[in-house]
Amino acid sequence: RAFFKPILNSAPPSPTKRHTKISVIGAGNVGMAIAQTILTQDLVDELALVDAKPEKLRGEMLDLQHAAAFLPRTKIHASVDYSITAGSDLCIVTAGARQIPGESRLNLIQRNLALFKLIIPPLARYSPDCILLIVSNPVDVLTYVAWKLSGFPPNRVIGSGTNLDSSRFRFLLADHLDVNAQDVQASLAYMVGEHGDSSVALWSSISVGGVPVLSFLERQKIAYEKETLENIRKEVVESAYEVINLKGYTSWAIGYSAANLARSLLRDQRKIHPVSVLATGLYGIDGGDVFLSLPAQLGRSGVMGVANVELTDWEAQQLRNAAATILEVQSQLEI
Ligand SMILES: NC(=O)c1ccc[n+]([C@@H]2O[C@H](COP(=O)([O-])OP(=O)(O)OC[C@H]3O[C@@H](n4cnc5c(N)ncnc54)[C@H](O)[C@@H]3O)[C@@H](O)[C@H]2O)c1
Ligand SMILES: O=C1N[C@](c2ccsc2)(c2cccc(Nc3ccc(F)cc3)n2)CC(O)=C1Sc1ccccc1Cl
Repeated sequence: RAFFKPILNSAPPSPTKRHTKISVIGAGNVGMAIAQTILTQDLVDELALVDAKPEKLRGEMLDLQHAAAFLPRTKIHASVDYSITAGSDLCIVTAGARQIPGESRLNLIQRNLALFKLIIPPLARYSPDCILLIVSNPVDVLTYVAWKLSGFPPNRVIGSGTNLDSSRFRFLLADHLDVNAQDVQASLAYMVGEHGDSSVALWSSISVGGVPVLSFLERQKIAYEKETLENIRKEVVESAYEVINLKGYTSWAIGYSAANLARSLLRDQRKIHPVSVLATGLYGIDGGDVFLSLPAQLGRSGVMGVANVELTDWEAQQLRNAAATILEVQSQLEI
């Protein structure tokens, strides 16, 4: 207070708005892209970074702190000690082992399960009321693992799921239909199911400017066949591999998509996002606890509910097939 003098008869400060805190676990390509986007969008009062590599972690923290003059005021700190995450409203987990070329999916999951056994329990202990947002891959299985290890209710354990798939899908669809992605964005262009190679495009739910996409294509005399729509879906997968082949990792799109989820959660936006949620009991998915992406309403309490979208029989069957595949993998895990 040495630098400021109170004005005459000034009233005591009113109670400030609730302090919000996000912790990002994993200060790699994805974690730092998410951190940077959260800072530029002024989403929180405090940002904590955790990683297993202390020097890399300190370097990333200092580099972000040095941008303070250009950013909204946010407390940025970092540690290898999970106590730094205490009192978080949201913990975003991007830590994970990278898939070794040729490595089996199950082996990668086993390695990431071992990491999650070190990461999730301290997060839950230091922030027992937080929301967990899992980004690490394979995200659907690791979201289930985080749910089991944390002991949290399922509405507070969310996977980024097909949120990134859907944003790529909307970009490609807008490009193909020669419309602005925001128009497609405003409509319900979702991909659902298992994140990655086998996500399902909900064509029946897509409209552009309020017009169902299938009749939009007919009106625009854009010749389309089933395979044209499937080709756009395949482009979502191919674009992920193209980015990896060109730059070796992906960061900006997942950074913006995860920060967009953080905004909906912490600002209680009650917006609908395709994210990985406990899907058991929906669309005939049974046989065990499984997380899959569905259009879910997100607010301050986490998942508020799943949108009751009409699925074609084929779409619902794809979801059940994905659930069966994931349950088979989960049956081999010792959590
Ligand atoms: N869900 C999606 O749409 C999506 C998109 C892109 C990437 N990803 C996934 O995000 C994950 C991270 O990708 P990346 O490119 O940032 O990888 P990266 O290797 O750059 O970063 C991972 C970080 O995790 C850290 N780490 C490892 N073990 C840790 C532990 N026990 N505690 C704390 N930190 C630990 C590493 O030190 C590293 O800095 C990968 O699993 C990737 O597949 C998911
Ligand atoms: O944009 C990405 N990049 C990754 C990536 C980032 C750093 S190294 C690999 C990617 C890119 C391409 C393939 C792929 N496959 C994969 C599958 C299961 C895993 F456990 C890990 C990776 N992963 C991780 C990932 O999930 C994505 S989104 C993505 C991936 C495949 C198909 C469609 C989409 Cl929308």
